[in-house]
Amino acid sequence: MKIGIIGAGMVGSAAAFSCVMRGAASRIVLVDLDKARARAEAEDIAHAVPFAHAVQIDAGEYDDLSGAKVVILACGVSQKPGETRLQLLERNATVFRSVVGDVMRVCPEAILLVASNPVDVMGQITQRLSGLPPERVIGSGTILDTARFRWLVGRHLGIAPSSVHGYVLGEHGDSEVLAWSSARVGSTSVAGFAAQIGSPITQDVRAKIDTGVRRAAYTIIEGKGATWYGIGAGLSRIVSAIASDEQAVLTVSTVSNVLGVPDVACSVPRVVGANGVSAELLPDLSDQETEALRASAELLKTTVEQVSI
Ligand SMILES: NC(=O)C1=CN([C@@H]2O[C@H](COP(=O)(O)OP(=O)(O)OC[C@H]3O[C@@H](n4cnc5c(N)ncnc54)[C@H](O)[C@@H]3O)[C@@H](O)[C@H]2O)C=CC1
Ligand SMILES: CC(=O)C(=O)O
Repeated sequence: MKIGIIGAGMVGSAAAFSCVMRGAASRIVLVDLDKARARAEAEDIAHAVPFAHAVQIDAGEYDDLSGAKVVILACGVSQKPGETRLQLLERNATVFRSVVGDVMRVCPEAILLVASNPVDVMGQITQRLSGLPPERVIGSGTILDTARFRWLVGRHLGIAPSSVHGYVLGEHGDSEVLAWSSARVGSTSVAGFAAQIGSPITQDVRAKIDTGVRRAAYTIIEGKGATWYGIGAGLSRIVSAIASDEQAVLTVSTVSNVLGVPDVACSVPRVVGANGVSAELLPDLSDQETEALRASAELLKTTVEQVSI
């Protein structure tokens, strides 16, 4: 499967590298305003191909995206230390107003996979600009936050993160909701298993994991300027679900009605395959989690309504 990546910065190139290591695509085209950067990233990543999968990766122009089944949008600006994702909105909306039209001109059949922040709002803007049906415009949403949640819970319990089944819902950002009440390890509740092994999820443990998920980006940006490996792996996970028509359940962001908030992009677990998103599976939530998810959806709705497209 051929994919395009617009924005060959840290996130775009990490996504390309992860697609090569996973074998999620057979052909990758990197497009960036900074052509020298795109060429250098493509060549550097190509040198990993002999150790991984037979993927053809090149830098190119928009016309080279022809035939791409997925186009990842990872262009624009990222957060400076202390900046929130929502503060990037105006600058990245300006970038997307020019980029989305160029992508649609060349590959109107593609699924658009949005990574640029604030990713939920950028996904909804992309859906409006492209005119594609909501199921074909996917924001990476809380796929990364869900991974962070599973990693931290798994570490507390001494269990592989892949055996922790729990989701982060709502905004990929400060108002996100950790769905503790439905989190499972194997088929046992996280709280029940934690008590059973003598490592209970106390208020303190819960608060530390919540902060570890919600504040991860701020902490990493403070230390190294940006985050890229986690989201690169998350993007390649979504590409792979599309490539193999997997019908995988992933927390991604598409425009829908969430808990009565109409026409809003935020994350709930969704089924992802060759045609994009085919279904939603809202987990059982406590009253407090339900209210927090509704508030997160309302915040995103209010934010997107302020953007003129
Ligand atoms: N969804 C998520 O979970 C995550 C999202 N991000 C977001 O991803 C975005 C990219 O982050 P980084 O790669 O770290 O930034 P970066 O600054 O390293 O890369 C951005 C690239 O976009 C290019 N670009 C800018 N305008 C363009 C245009 N009009 N056409 C083509 N290319 C253009 C730049 O030349 C640059 O190479 C940011 O908005 C960041 O906040 C970052 C981490 C996680
Ligand atoms: C930067 C960002 O959105 C993240 O690492 O979660």
